[in-house]
Amino acid sequence: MKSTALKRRRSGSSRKETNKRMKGSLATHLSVQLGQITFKPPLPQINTDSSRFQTLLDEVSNDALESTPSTSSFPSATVLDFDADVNVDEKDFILSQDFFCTPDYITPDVPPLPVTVGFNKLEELSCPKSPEKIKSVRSKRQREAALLELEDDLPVETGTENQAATEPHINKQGYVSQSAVALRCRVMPPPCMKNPYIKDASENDVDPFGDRRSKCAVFFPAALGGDGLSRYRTDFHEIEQIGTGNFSRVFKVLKRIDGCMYAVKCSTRKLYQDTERQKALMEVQALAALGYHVNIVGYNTSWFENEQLYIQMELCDHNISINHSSRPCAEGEVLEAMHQIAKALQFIHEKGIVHLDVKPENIYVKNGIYKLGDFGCASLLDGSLPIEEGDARYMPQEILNDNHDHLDKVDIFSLGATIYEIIRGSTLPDSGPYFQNLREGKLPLLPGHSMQFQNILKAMLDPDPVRRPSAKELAGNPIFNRPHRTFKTK
Ligand SMILES: Nc1ncnc2c1ncn2[C@@H]1O[C@H](COP(=O)(O)OP(=O)(O)OP(=O)(O)O)[C@@H](O)[C@H]1O
Ligand SMILES: [Mg+2]
Repeated sequence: MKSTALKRRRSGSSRKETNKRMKGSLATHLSVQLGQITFKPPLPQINTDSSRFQTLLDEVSNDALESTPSTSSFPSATVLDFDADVNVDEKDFILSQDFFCTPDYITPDVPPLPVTVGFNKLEELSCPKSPEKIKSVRSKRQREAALLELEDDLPVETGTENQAATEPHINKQGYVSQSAVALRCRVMPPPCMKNPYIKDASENDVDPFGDRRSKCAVFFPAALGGDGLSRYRTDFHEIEQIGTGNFSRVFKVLKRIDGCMYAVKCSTRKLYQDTERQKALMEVQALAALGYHVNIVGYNTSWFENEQLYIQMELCDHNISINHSSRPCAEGEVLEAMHQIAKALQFIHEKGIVHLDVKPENIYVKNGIYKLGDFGCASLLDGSLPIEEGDARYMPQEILNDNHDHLDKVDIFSLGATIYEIIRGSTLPDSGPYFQNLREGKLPLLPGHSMQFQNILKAMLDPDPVRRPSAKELAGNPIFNRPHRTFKTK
């Protein structure tokens, strides 16, 4: 553990040597004596490449120097010495807070308590008295020494050493300051675990620490939640962005604790108002209320962070918009998609919920299974919730006229329009004569396709919602007994 820690510190020397140097330094270097406090003298200059982490900490320290009056009324944090090997004199304190952050940034209002979670040994121990804070002299070198000590304490990249991320060592006085714990959590997210139950682990074979920038990603205050920690950064390792909608971005992520891949959808706009938040929440409330169905994207959890809504869900391969299809789809393929989404609609309509935004971008495919996603417009069939229709290209005339009598049939029309678009291989317009013709039931013939299939489409796109089949009727249509194939990707 220690050797790896030193490797990370990029110094060629061993820890013992460093300790020796430190002890030697204690004797030879200038100790800044201020009243009863002796600052640990700076370590000899170690040739380090500058990291963003260090730059950030420097900036924070500089801010602290500028903004904190020298006779601060804040209680001084006592030393946190994670390095049990270093024999530091009892009087050798580093006011870690002074070095790393402004006092009100992470200093608890109350005197620091012994850390209880995960540190049972500490429960009984009382806090030592903080030293009187005296006007302090701080230099860049002192900050550098402090940073080196912090680097020692950072969790390292191999299995057992990752324990360091959650178990700071106890200093001689048996006390771990909360600010140090908070700082540690903030600097390093927990490691990613491998999931042994996943057979094809190649997909998960990413090294989240390969890129040094990722180590510091959580330090950006803009990414933090109200408690100063980013749940997204702490719980997930972001792999890549996989989708963009009008209101959100969707990322493929690795969940650190279970080693599985998920999709996390994050709202792009900040939701400051309660009303905005409540509206955004309707999507997750609908998903949660629905529960599991194989043809509905699986919902895991959601949370607010940094005024944005995050939704963790099942990861799918891609949506079925024509951009994802290598060629015009065969009838059998679209029938398979239609059948599966009809079953999803039957499921949600039976629960009294309507989707109201069925379209190719909101139907995903995963291992040949089609899944209805994006419940951002979901509402109740009985009209007791506000109605916000989805993409106009797939909306029937009645909802555009604010007639909400047959909301379930809105979804049927949208599914018909979706299938029609996919089979033709070109996007539907959102206005104009072609748009209008479609809403009047004037459907051009689809050459090369069976009349049975075209009749079903015509019925789904009927201008009269009552004449459209229900989701149950659609799902039970004998046409789906034919063998189908699934979409091919590029
Ligand atoms: N669970 C998922 N797995 C894989 N890709 C997904 C997932 N969820 C969303 N995506 C991708 O992200 C895109 C945008 O997601 P989504 O439609 O939920 O966002 P939105 O902002 O609500 O969109 P809209 O503009 O339709 O309102 C989808 O079209 C899809 O390609
Ligand atoms: Mg969408």
